[in-house]
Amino acid sequence: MKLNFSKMHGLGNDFMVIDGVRQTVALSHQQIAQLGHRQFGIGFDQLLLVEASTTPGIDFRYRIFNCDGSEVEQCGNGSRCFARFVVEQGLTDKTEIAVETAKGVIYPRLELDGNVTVNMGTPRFAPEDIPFIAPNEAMIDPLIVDGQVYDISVVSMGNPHAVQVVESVDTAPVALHGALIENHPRFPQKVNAGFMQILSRNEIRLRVFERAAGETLACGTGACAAVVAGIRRGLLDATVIVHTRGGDLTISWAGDTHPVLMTGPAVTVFAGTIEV
Ligand SMILES: N[C@@H](CCC[C@H](N)C(=O)O)C(=O)O
Repeated sequence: MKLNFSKMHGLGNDFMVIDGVRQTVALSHQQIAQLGHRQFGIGFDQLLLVEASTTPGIDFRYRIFNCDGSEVEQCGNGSRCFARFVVEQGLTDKTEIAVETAKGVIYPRLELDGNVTVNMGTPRFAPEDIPFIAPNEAMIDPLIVDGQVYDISVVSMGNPHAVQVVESVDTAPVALHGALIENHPRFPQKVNAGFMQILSRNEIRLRVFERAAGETLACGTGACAAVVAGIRRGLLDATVIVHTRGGDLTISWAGDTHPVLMTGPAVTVFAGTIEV
């Protein structure tokens, strides 16, 4: 099977993006993991598969796979690249798009300055929505990791996040504790582990150890989850600049059942064809 694809990134969180509207795409999880390999494949953090939608009022469906081949519910940086891809590929001329994911509909909008703003939907906190094994719905629930007690906030942005405030993201044990949190038995479907340093009420630094992908240069849903967690703890205002290792995102959340808005770039690096 010959597949045309684009290689894209959002702040260095990189993607292989495949048009499944004009091509027939049937990839096993093992094939995706091979394509994702940085030495033996194309190399990416996530693969995005764009498909047609049959739901009235919805423009597309897009599916997200981590580089180990596992399918996931949501991807923030990927949603911006998805929007850039469907316009660049001539699949739509709309600049406001409705796209269904495994966990609900999100709404990307291409801005005149080249950025993309995405309505990422409403965050959820109930343990069963994460999922997280917890005695109650408390926002902050201590987690024992490597003998240390961590005050984490659990947030679902469609996919699961555990966020903790650290003094400095430079010295936080992101690789070691990120992997332990990701695989902690209280997260039955594993989790993305965020380490947030608060600079002011409107500015944070963030590193995320992503489920099944390890630390990435940026994580869009991780940025949404961190800002939501900071707002709920009373530490942040409604609009926050998130500095990741790959660049900056702007995240806004008005609280309660309001959606989280994420603004940032989406870049095409190259296009290619591969025989799978
Ligand atoms: N990089 C993404 C998140 C991708 C999925 C994540 N690794 C998971 O398993 O939930 C983003 O920008 O949100």
